[in-house]
Amino acid sequence: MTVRINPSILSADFVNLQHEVERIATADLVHVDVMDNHFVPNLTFGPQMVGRLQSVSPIPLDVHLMISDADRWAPGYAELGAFSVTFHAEAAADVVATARAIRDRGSRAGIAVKPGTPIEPYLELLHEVDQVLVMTVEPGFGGQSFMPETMPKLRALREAVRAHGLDVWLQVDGGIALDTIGIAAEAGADTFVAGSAVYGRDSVEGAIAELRAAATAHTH
Ligand SMILES: O=C(CO)[C@H](O)[C@H](O)COP(=O)(O)O
Repeated sequence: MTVRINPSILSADFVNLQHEVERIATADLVHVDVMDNHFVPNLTFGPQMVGRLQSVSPIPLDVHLMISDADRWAPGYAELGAFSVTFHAEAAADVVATARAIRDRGSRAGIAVKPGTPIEPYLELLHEVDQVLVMTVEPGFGGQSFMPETMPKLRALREAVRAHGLDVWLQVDGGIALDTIGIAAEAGADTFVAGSAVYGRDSVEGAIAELRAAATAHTH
């Protein structure tokens, strides 16, 4: 299984974002957290900033929308050319229609679930998406502790993906670091978002390499 490490720029220096994305060129994708101060109690940036990042980033953008009314806004991020656009299932009135709108515009479509949201209703929709993001903290802020109680959702997802022979990436986000990434890999994750565990280190390249090795050692 291919392991992907996606550093989250939520933990980067916001006044030097071009430099901050250039520093993580050895990663797979740059994870871009869009927050609206409504779906989550934090505010980051919107389409203008994502469009600019898209034009300067050495690696593709993995956009994570933590915004209300995802049906309305998600397709626009795909139109910007983002590699993937993930929206929260809790914030969408029609998950399938929104995923299709993202795919129709050429991006990979992802759905995300908060720690308290059951995954069962979405297991039968996996053919409609390219990736599923299991939040391993309450969305909104970096630097929180990994929630191991979310791991049964990954196991259920991995089992469903295997059973149906699908190529759906399983992503985790929140508290991913050297001491937790193996737990998530063991449970079935293949794509790992890490904010403070990358940008909190002096050597971001070293952090990416170590996280990749730790995840690979636990992937089966
Ligand atoms: O989506 C997020 C928060 O909602 C961030 O991507 C996540 O918290 C990354 O930060 P860290 O790795 O420090 O937990």
